[in-house]
Amino acid sequence: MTYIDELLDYLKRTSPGQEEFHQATEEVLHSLEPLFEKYPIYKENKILDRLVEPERQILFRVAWVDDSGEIQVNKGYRIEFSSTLGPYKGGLRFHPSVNTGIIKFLGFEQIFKNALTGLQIGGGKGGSDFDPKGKSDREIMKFCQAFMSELYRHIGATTDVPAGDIGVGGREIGYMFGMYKKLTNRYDGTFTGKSLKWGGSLARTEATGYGCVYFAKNMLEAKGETLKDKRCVVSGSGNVAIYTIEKLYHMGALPIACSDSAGMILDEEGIDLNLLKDLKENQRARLSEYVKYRKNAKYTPVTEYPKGRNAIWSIPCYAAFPSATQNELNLEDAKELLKNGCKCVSEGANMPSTNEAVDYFVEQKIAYGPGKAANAGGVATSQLEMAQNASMVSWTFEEVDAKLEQIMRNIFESVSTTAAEFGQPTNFVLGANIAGFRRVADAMIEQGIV
Ligand SMILES: NC(=O)C1=CN([C@@H]2O[C@H](COP(=O)(O)OP(=O)(O)OC[C@H]3O[C@@H](n4cnc5c(N)ncnc54)[C@H](OP(=O)(O)O)[C@@H]3O)[C@@H](O)[C@H]2O)C=CC1
Ligand SMILES: O=C(O)CCC(=O)C(=O)O
Repeated sequence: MTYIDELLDYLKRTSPGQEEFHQATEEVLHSLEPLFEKYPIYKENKILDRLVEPERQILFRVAWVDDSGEIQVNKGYRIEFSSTLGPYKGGLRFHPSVNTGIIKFLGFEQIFKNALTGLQIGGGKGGSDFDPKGKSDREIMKFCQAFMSELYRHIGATTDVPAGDIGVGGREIGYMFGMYKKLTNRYDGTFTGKSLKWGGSLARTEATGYGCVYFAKNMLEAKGETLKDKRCVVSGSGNVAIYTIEKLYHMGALPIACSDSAGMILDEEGIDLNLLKDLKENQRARLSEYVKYRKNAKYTPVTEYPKGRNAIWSIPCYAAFPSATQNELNLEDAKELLKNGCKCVSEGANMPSTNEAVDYFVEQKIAYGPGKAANAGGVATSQLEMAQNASMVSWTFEEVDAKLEQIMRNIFESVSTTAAEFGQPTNFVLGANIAGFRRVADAMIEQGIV
């Protein structure tokens, strides 16, 4: 057994039942093998043995009262993985599927993603199994306040800076920040993704989606290709998906499909972005409503998807942007995408492709941008929000967007140069994992055994 296999085996034995965490560690650790062969210093310093153990895991009870007066209890999590490069940084996810394995996979990925941005941010993630769907605004507020009544003591502008993720947007950040401020008597940059009215950064809302398209643009330019006039498919219809679609339009592409957890729409004339924003950002409606306004569009509910498949990946397209959730694209989906002419996959979501699908994309040498590189624009812009808060200035939308575009270009350069250095120039999974790992690992060596 190799050192890497032994470590993975150890993780499976000591953290049982955490499938998503095992999947993420398997992908990262295997692609680090060439680095470990060349530079024994990382094994000697047991960098990986240390990195796979979070520095701190906070699990807590969240008790709150719903509109009918009934007491509800949820689980709360904040997993502080690595502070080597800066304060723990990563979002909070509110979704009924949330468990330790999911928060650990997200926190683990966040270490390398944040390192790739070149900024001073460590890695962490948190959330709750609370389901925001169908809750009143008052219930959302009560839950956020109850969640914060414990979390406030573990976070701070220079220690741990949460943000949004699935189920957590501007509204939830507002309620959590309000409670944080009341409990701590501090007004600081402890959260990012704040409202523009009280400390948020322009372009943070757009950043993950925009960044993901910038990453695709960089990958395609390196092959002499562009997104102009190309059919694109985007899964999800939340924050990341909406602003991916917006940037695709800016680039002259044609986004024709998107989805939510209940189904997908196909609009051959191009998604009506204003309608989508109104449905999802204002009305908080289901995507099925879309076809009431766009008669030529087609809605397919998940109940009609072929078993074990995500039907959105069977739509012929040039580029695909998985932007909903983990493991939403499997090997069969990957094969069908490529069979239908897809040349580019840029991941807005975290770990949306199964490891088998990832291996297939890499083998086929398409322009494949793994989430930790392609969706790093969100967290990078969060750091820009922290920088503005700390220096009490506000940059214009154009300034932040220009910085974001430059950061995405730098990430692409670093990922592709590293992939070439290890003799696999089209393997951006290897490039992203090695480039991200090396930055954290070198800093860990300099900071000693802590
Ligand atoms: N927000 C950010 O800045 C960043 C987000 N990400 C990642 O991007 C992805 C999307 O996040 P974001 O857009 O912020 O979240 P949102 O909550 O805004 O939107 C999530 C979207 O994905 C769909 N979805 C969620 N869970 C599932 C599921 N189990 N099956 C099918 N569809 C699902 C939702 O549908 P429904 O409403 O029906 O549940 C919704 O359309 C996540 O993987 C997140 O970790 C990565 C980097 C930064
Ligand atoms: O903006 C942030 O701090 C975190 C974004 C996030 O959760 C992610 O990159 O997955």
